[in-house]
Order: sequence, then structure tokens, then C-alpha cells
Amino acid sequence: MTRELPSPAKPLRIGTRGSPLALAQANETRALLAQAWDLPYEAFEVVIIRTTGDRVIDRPLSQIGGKGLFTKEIEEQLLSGDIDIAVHSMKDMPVEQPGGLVLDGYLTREDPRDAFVSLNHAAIPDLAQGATVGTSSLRRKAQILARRPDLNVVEFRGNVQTRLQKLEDRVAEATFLAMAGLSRLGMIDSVPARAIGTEEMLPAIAQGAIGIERRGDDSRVAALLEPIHHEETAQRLAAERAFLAALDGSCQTPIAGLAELSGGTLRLRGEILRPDGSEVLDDAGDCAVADGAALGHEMGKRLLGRAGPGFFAE
Ligand SMILES: NCc1[nH]cc(CCC(=O)O)c1CC(=O)O
Repeated sequence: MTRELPSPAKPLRIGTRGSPLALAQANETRALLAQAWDLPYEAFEVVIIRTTGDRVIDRPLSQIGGKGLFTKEIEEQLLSGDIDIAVHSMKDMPVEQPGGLVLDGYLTREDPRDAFVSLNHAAIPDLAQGATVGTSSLRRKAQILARRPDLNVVEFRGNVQTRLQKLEDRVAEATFLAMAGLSRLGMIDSVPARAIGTEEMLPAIAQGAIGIERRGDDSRVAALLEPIHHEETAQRLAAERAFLAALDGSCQTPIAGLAELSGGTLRLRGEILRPDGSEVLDDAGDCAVADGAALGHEMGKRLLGRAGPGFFAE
């Protein structure tokens, strides 16, 4: 049976940032929607929106401050009706959305692992004493320093292509990228990247997941998204994002977490680190798949209690 698109009069507008990765994700969403509803690509339009995070490129993200650096302008256009949905890397999304918006549509999650990327080395242990590595992620920086306090970590901003160029230019010996990003950009075979096991480096909350945001009162769009939504991804993210929310995490703090499902059970692992890597606190728990958010909340609060005040201070 062919489903009927509710009110297909004009193209559905898909808002996204303009980076190659963001565009790949928006186009993937567009293709999935076209396929699910048996419609031509022209029924959907990709609209590029420039955000503060894209504009300010001369400072570390952690110094620009404010929540939703990469989302504010997109959400404004969603609220004003200039776009109908927004496609996001869930890793970059604050745990709460502005009033009137909901973020409950998820595509099937990609590989959540980080990748070690280097032209000369296969893994972290191969790096020479004092070697320079580049990353803009406070989490990755703290995790690397926890294992290798001797390494020199330098700020590495910019999109995937820019960071790879910095390796070519010998600015650093290695960098770290999400496997999901490389895979969506079709670069997994052309870039010297090796997946890092999650025991070795626990990923960012929601890494590898794409979320679709909409207006809460837009029932047409809610129905439209239903066939491309992946419920297991939603269940995993519910646990991870509740963990993050309990820790009051913005992306200013080194927090990692990953939920996995097997045989009706959800297992959540979580970790917080001092920014200099000098202390790592971790926790893990199991629960029924439907109870992930409660477990995440509980684990977050427990870790916060163990950490005490000032844990995240530089
Ligand atoms: N903060 C940038 C960002 N946001 C999402 C991804 C990768 C894709 C994903 O995790 O879904 C990346 C780049 C990276 O960490 O390599």
C-alpha cells in the first residue's frame, strides 16, 4: 500500500547547516523521505542556514559560550515556519529544545565510535613521548590526557576536511573524528582512520545519531517522519540524554556515555573527566529498554555526587 503524504502541495523544507557533513545528513534524510513516501526528490528542498558556530571560526567553541551555537538560527527558522524540519547531529544538540519545538525523530544510528586519524601511526600508544595531537573536543582532550598525560593537545577546529589538511600540514601527529561523520561523508576508506573501541574511548552522548526536529503542533510533519523513525535509536538516546541532563552538561564539560541494547536489556555506560584528564569517574547500569531515561538520570546524579563541586573546573 502506498502511503499518502499529508498535503503535498509545496515542497517540504529541510533546514540544515552548510558543512559537508550537515549537508550529507540532510540529503540522507531527504532520500529516506522520498523513498518512504514514493515521491520525487523535488518534493523536498534542502535549505542551508548559517549559525553562530559556523560564523565564528577564530575562537575555541568552548570560549564562544552559550548553548546551541550550531542550532539557534535553525530553530528560529523552524519556529517562524521558514523551514518545516531541521536535521541535526544529535551529539551537538542541547538536552532541551525551545518551547514549541520537539526533537523526537531519529534515523538509524551509525557507528558511535571515535576514530584515531593519523598519517604515520596506528593507535594512541604508538605516539612518541610528547607528541602533538589536535582536537577541539573537551571530552576527547580529557580522555587522551587521562591515558597519555605527556601528549601535547592543540585546538583543532573546522570541518573534517580542514582537520585532515592540518595533519597533512604536520600541525599535529594525529586527530580524532567520529566514525559516523567519516562514514556519512564517504571517507571511511580514503582517510587513515581506525575505530577506537568504546572501552578505550567512550563516545560523546548521542554520537552517530541524526535527529529531526519539528514544530510540536505540526501533525502533518509528525506523520511524515513516522516511517523513517528508528525506535531503538530513540531508546538509546533517551538514556544517554537523561544522563547528560542530570549532569547539567553543555558541550563545555568532558562527559561521555553510550547505551546499547541486547535482548530486551539496555546497558548504559557513562563517564565524566576532569578537563586535564587527571581524574576519571565512571559508572554503568542495566535496565529494561523502556526505563533508560530513569537509569540515565540516576547514573548522572550518582556521578555528580561522587565528583563533588569544582570537578569540571580547569
Ligand atoms: N561536533 C562536530 C560533530 N558533530 C557530529 C559529528 C560526527 C557525526 C556524529 O557524531 O553523528 C561531528 C564531527 C566529529 O566529531 O568528528
